[in-house]
Amino acid sequence: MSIELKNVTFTYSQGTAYESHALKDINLVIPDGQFIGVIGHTGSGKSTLIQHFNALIQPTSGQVLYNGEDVWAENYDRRALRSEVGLVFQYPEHQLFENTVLADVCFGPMNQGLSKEQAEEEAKKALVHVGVKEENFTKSPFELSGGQKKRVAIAGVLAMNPKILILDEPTAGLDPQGRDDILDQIAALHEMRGITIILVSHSMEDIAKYVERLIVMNHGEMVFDDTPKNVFSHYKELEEMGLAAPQITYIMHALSENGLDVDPTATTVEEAKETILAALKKQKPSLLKKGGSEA
Ligand SMILES: Nc1ncnc2c1ncn2[C@@H]1O[C@H](COP(=O)(O)OP(=O)(O)OP(=O)(O)O)[C@@H](O)[C@H]1O
Repeated sequence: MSIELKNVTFTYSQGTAYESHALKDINLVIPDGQFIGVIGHTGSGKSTLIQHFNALIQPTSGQVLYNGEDVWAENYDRRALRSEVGLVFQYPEHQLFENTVLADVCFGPMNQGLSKEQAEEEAKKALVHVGVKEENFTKSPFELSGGQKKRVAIAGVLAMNPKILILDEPTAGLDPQGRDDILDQIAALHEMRGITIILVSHSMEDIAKYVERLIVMNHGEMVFDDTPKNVFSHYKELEEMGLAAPQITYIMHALSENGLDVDPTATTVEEAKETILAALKKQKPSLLKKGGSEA
């Protein structure tokens, strides 16, 4: 289930005084099963980009191919595509509308033609996957906390069994615990169902923890498309774009520049701890507690 963008350009309000060049000559291929992050400062083109992935907007020029087929060809079934490429918008909880959680999540699969029983089965599976407790299935979505509402909204897309799940800032407005919970569940989904996940995020820490590939947008251009480690090694360029690498990157570079033999590309707390302890053990063992062997 690959998505390919070839020389994609998108301009809002073309030919008017309000013209805005949101995407400029984007080329990329998204193969099966990757966990991809998309990052960029506000207005850099992230939302416009992801709406091309499920044919919600048509490029001004260039092509969007799904499994090699041009999704904007005259007879292409874009409705079918949209049920394979699920998109969860920012603040998805604003899209909840049914009387009960279960009915809300059933809406998508029933629209796909499933019977009520089949739809309920898919909906329940999806709700369990995102960590909504059964006792909440019959409640009104509006009785739930912000984090629970987001989970219900994500389940609504998941219940349609998408091959590709795109999430635009799914954790915006949540506390750190709620954020970690939802992202852990999304990572587990990626493992269990093997689906492609595309995560738009403002948090470099989240990106470092979860994704294997990172796309960086700046003024409508794709400036990096690489592993997070490789992208973060360009932290000075990221700063020029109004972004920053994870804080750990700065600490590791400072330690390395000051003579500690650490891996400066460590991007998560675990990696950093490991490389710092190993370096201390080698270079300054007297600083470590006797018998301390975590490194
Ligand atoms: N409906 C629209 N009409 C005109 N211009 C738009 C429209 N939507 C977005 N733009 C402009 O297109 C550019 C890219 O916007 P986009 O929403 O894709 O960025 P973004 O990176 O997702 O931003 P954010 O992080 O704030 O969501 C911006 O300059 C924005 O002002």
